[in-house]
Amino acid sequence: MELGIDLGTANTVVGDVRHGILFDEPTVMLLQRGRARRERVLAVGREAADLLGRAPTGYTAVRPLSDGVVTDLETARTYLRSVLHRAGRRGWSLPVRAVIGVPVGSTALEHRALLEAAEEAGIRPVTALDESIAGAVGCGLDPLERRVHMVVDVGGGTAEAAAFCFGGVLAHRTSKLAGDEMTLAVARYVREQHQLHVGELEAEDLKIRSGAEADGPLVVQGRDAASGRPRLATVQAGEVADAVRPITEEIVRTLAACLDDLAPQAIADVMAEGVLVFGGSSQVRGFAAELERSLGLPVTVAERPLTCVAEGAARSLRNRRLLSAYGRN
Ligand SMILES: Nc1ncnc2c1ncn2[C@@H]1O[C@H](COP(=O)(O)OP(=O)(O)OP(=O)(O)O)[C@@H](O)[C@H]1O
Repeated sequence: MELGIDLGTANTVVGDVRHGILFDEPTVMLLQRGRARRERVLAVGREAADLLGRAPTGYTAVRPLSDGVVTDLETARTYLRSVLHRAGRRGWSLPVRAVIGVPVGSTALEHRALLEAAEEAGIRPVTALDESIAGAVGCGLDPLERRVHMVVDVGGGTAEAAAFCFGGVLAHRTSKLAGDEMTLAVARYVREQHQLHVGELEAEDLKIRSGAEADGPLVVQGRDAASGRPRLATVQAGEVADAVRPITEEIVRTLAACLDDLAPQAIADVMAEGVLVFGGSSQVRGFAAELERSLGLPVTVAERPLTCVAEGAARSLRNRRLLSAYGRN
């Protein structure tokens, strides 16, 4: 079985070339501490996310990644094992080999930790590939070409820009501000301007809905800041856009510095082709326009911004030249 895996801070996507996407769910698992401090996985993905903020005592909802990297090897291994199980590993032919996405700005230690967790979860051999490269492949670009391509990946925990060509990365920038901070900014805004406490999930939902509405009223539920009682508030989509704008601008400022490291000929290539953007937060209202304004280059949002990294990782498995040029072991 040959898999492409995008283990993101917010979402995990697993796919293969034959069947397409096999698993696409939030990167969360619900654990129950048993006897002798052993932990049991009760739920993974969407089922676990549904219990965020409402898990009974003794149960803990765990997010195995922080800012796109593994912080605890054992948690990551347990999580990956559960994901493989859910994605249908039982019915698969063994062994499972995979290409797994890593942030382009991750250190050797960080991507080694992820590879080790994957190997311990039963995936062998496993190769790490920059998410920027995997996403580009998933969108039909060829990173081995002599022409320079530039992509921007804006996820939940990190945002990255990378320019690459002919088997090598020419420049990259990473921002630790991304979708999660936009969600926090929305929650803060609603608390300050509407005197309503909203949970992380409500704030994220409001952020996502505001992108779909032209500029209409959106209803959000929370707890009144003064009385503590549940109540509803009506927030305009434009207000949400204003709340996330400072974060968006900061992300774009950090990523735009990637151009400083490129030679004029490389910039000419990017100018001719434009910058490709993917990752869930590329869909935030105004993000692509702000990026285009700041870079002074045309920007295109990927057709499948949430799954192109896993699709590209799966496709790269059979591309030996690509993996020997860009793969990290
Ligand atoms: N339609 C949408 N509009 C705005 N934001 C969205 C939308 N869909 C998803 N998001 C946001 O995108 C983020 C998740 O994106 P993605 O799945 O690409 O991240 P990830 O790969 O898990 O994270 P990272 O790359 O940082 O490790 C979340 O912050 C989510 O709120």
